[in-house]
Order: sequence, then structure tokens, then C-alpha cells
Amino acid sequence: MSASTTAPADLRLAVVAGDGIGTEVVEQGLLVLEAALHGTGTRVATTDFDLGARRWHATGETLTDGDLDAIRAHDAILLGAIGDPTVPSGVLERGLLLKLRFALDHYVNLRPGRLYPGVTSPLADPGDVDFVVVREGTEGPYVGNGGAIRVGTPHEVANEVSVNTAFGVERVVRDAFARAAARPRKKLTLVHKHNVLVHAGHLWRRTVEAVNAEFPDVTVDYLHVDAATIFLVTNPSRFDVIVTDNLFGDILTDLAAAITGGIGLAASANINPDRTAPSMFEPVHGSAPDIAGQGKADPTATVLSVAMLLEHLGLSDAARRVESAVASDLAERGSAERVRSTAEVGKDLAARVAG
Ligand SMILES: NC(=O)c1ccc[n+]([C@@H]2O[C@H](COP(=O)([O-])OP(=O)(O)OC[C@H]3O[C@@H](n4cnc5c(N)ncnc54)[C@H](O)[C@@H]3O)[C@@H](O)[C@H]2O)c1
Ligand SMILES: CC(C)[C@H](C(=O)O)[C@@H](O)C(=O)O
Ligand SMILES: [Mg+2]
Repeated sequence: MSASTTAPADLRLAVVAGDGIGTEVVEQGLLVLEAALHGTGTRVATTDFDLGARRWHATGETLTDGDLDAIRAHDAILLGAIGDPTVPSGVLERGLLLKLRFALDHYVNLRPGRLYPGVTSPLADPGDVDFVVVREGTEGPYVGNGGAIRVGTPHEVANEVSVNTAFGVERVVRDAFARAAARPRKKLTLVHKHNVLVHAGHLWRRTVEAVNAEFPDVTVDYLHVDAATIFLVTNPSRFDVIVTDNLFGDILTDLAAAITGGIGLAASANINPDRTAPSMFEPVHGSAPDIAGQGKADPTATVLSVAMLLEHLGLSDAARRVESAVASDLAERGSAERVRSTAEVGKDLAARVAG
């Protein structure tokens, strides 16, 4: 788990708004960040990075070494979304978003699943839903170990290898245990598929068993990923901390978003717990080409990611103010007469923060 830090006098924030609704939601996230820091003595200095589809079309570049060096010189990164239908699938996702997560060693991908009071869940009786998914962020099938032969022929063979190292699994499992130990219920659920993925699955299982000895207060259970999807829908309140691999975590957290009010509310943090590089904060959702440019995107996921950013930087009071603003806004939404635009939600949240 992250060590606490002293709040920097000036927060140097790298901003990667990216594609589609990324630019729309980040604008609102920054508005709320400014409101949260107002009067605290901490000033934020932002650097905009022109990364994503526009840059790729103009230059063929996704993320250069120079971009990475410049980003490293910041305290944190706020990212909107990456991916665009005019760019071949995978080019930006791999060459930019995943490259950032890998190069900056974001091995803890934190994704809370919390049903705020007043928010409508598609589940009839969701109960008290408040869990966090600790998704491994630098390994698994995401590493790009694979290839294809005889492409386009009936004899094509395509491989995508899941890489799981003892080092990589242990560090994320230890982080997840520390988070579970700090929560009231102290419960950790390992989600994998060790009945089929026996090599990776057994490494994860043995690692959890071994690290459990360091955290005897934490109760551990296990679910195969297919069964985990059942319980996320039928009994989500059973979960406290979930630890899982990169791909399972990706899928489970979209489902977690759906049961807690929708993808427009789901925040995430890509953490480098060793603080050897800036951590990155972004909504779970993507660039949503179907609604981009229409002012319809909900910026709340980005705003809650800003709260995670503030918390990570030791600005806990400001983080609490942002979370409270979101909680009160969500509590009143059910009775609202009309749907607000992206900018209206951002303005309302900033006003609540300023309060
Ligand atoms: N972290 C990221 O940058 C990230 C995450 C997921 C997908 N992507 C990329 O985004 C592109 C689109 O992917 P997708 O369509 O599978 O997923 P998506 O998350 O962009 O959209 C899925 C659905 O959710 C809706 N949605 C998303 N965010 C919303 C918000 N804030 N408010 C209201 N509705 C919202 C969209 O309109 C769409 O109907 C792809 O290129 C994909 O690779 C990027
Ligand atoms: C766009 C893609 C690379 C990314 C992922 O799979 O991690 C996204 O789905 C997410 O959840 O942040
Ligand atoms: Mg995803």
C-alpha cells in the first residue's frame, strides 16, 4: 500500500485528455480540482499533453520517449480516455495507454465499486455495496507477448500469452492484503480461474496463501472468475477487496460499474506504490465515440478519480470535499427534473466543493 506523503506546495499535474469524451470530462475534472484546492495553499500547475488520435494522425506518434520523460517530471497524471474509431484498434490503447501504465510501473490498478445512497442500481436488492478491485496493472495477457502466423488464412494461429511473474503477483497481492487489513471487514477475495489456467492460477493461489501469513487478521476466500460474475450480480455486498489479474480485473470492473449506477460513475487509479514515477488517475470508461461531442458524458467518474488523486498526494481533506460533493449531488439526482449536460454537472460539483 502507498506510503503517505507530505502534500507538495505546488502540484504539477500532467493532463492527458485524450480522445472522444476524454476532453469533455477532463475539463470538468480540472474545474472541480481547482475548487477543491482553493484556499488550501496548494496551487496546481497543469501541463497538457497532446496525445491520442489527433497526434497520431498528424505525426504517426503515440507516446515518444520525450513525452514519457516530460510526464515523469510531474506529481500525478489525470487522463480522460484513449481510443478512436479512426485509428486501428489497439494502436492507441497499446501504444499510449498501456505504455503509460507499464512504463510508469502502475502495478496497482485500484477500482472502487461503491453504490452511493440515492443511486439506482439495476439490481433489485443490491444491499450495501462498497468494495474495491485491486487489478494487477503490468502483467497478464496485456504484456503483448504473442503473435500470429498465416494471418488471414484458414490456418491462422493467433497467440496472446498471459505473463505472470512471482515478483509481479506478490507485489500486487501484498498491496491488496494491506488494503484489506485497513478496512473494517478485512476480507480479501482472490478471483482467478485456477481450475483451467493452472500455471498462472496456482501461482496466484500460492502467493495469496503465503502473503496471508503476514496478514493473519485478513479473511481470504476464492472465486473462479465466472462465479465471481454471478455473485457481483446476486450478492455484491459479499465483496470487500478483490484481487485479480489484469484481464479479469478489466472485465469485472465494467460489471462493477454497471451494478453501482453505471460506467459514468466509475473511478480508477493506476498506482505506482513505490513512487518511482507519477501515478495516473482516470475514469474506468473509454472515449465513448457514440456520445462524443454531444455534452452528454457524465464527468462524475473523472471527478471521483480526481478525489483519488488528491488522496494519493496526501491532500485528504480536499479529497473528502470532492467525494462529499459527489455524494450529495448523486443523492439529489433521483429527484432531478432533467438530465444535465457534462458542463452543468461539472459546474454543480465545483459549486458544491466550494460550498
Ligand atoms: N481507459 C481508457 O482510456 C479506455 C477505457 C475503455 C475503453 N477505451 C477505448 O474507448 C473506445 C470506446 O470503447 P467502448 O465503447 O468499448 O467503451 P466506452 O467505455 O467508451 O463506452 C461504453 C458505453 O458506455 C457509455 N459511456 C462511457 N462513458 C460514459 C460517461 N462518462 N457518461 C455516459 N456514458 C458513458 C458509452 O456512451 C458507451 O455506450 C475504444 O477505443 C476503447 O479501446 C479506453
Ligand atoms: C482501453 C483498454 C486498454 C483499457 C484496459 O483494458 O485496461 C480499458 O478497458 C480500461 O479498463 O482502462
Ligand atoms: Mg476496461
